[in-house]
Amino acid sequence: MNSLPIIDIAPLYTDDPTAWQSIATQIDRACRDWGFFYIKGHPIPTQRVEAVLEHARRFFALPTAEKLRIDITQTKHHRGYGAIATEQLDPSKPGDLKETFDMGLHLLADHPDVLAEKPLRGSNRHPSAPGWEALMEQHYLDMQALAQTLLRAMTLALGIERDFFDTRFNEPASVLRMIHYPPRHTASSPEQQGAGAHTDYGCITLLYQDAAGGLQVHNVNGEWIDAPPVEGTFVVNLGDMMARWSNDCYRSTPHRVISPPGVDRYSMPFFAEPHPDTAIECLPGCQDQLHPAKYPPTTCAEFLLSRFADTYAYRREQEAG
Ligand SMILES: O=C(O)CCC(=O)C(=O)O
Ligand SMILES: [Fe+2]
Repeated sequence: MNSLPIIDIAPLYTDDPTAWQSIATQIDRACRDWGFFYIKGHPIPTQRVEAVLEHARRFFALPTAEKLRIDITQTKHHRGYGAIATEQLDPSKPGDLKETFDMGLHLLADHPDVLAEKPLRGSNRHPSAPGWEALMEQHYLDMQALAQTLLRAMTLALGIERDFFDTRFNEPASVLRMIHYPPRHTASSPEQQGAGAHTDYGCITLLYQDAAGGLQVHNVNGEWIDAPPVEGTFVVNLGDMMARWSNDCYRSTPHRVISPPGVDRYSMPFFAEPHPDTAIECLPGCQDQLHPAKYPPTTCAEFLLSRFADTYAYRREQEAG
């Protein structure tokens, strides 16, 4: 139990029901044992990831004042640049040694949710780099489609309608994030980590990591094991909303990033989250008399906002008005 499974999902891009069932079974096992696995055989080309990464490197190399033109702490809908230590994933440690760029579903000013000033809804705030916006908006849609393919496979194992997640991921709250981890020696103290130990908030996360390494994951005994970079793969992990939906049958597993010594690290998680109004409550097949629902029902937006308030000081201030 000391290395994460690698699942070839290419059969999910065929109409072969036996192959779908076989992949669904492998994913189900990995979700129950680990809450983490790698996927290969996905349709996102390496050149695409390289192009996005190149934009990330150039953006994070800009002067801080330039990046702060799209400061995430100046928005109510969580888009733009987060400077080093803006986020504190582990409350027992200093703010994280990383800087971030976040984008979501791009909604225009006349969208009903934006007119109603619903939280997390609004337009993206892109840097002005040529080619950035078109590439990132396309990448967001392609990552969303990949997440929904994996979710469709999970419906087979969970015994729920095939379109259960598809209907709930209409106009999703998903976030595509770029992260730059500066080298470890730039830490403000030995305690400062790239990303403090945490569980993800949402449904499923698809993570691209570059070759630097540094991601660690709890195994079933609560020991940290490395989740090293594997070329051509994404690391997939489940978040707390999926744990709630599945009554903890699917694990939302703690993980962290220890910034590697001497090198910069870049990663790109895609956090797949349903529509903000989606009810997050125990699935019928995941509870019975011996295993009643562990968590009270919530909604996607309510849950995400409470978790953002836990990890971002500016969010707490906004919530407090
Ligand atoms: O950068 C990584 O490898 C992991 C990042 C992560 O866990 C997160 O942003 O939630
Ligand atoms: Fe995470």
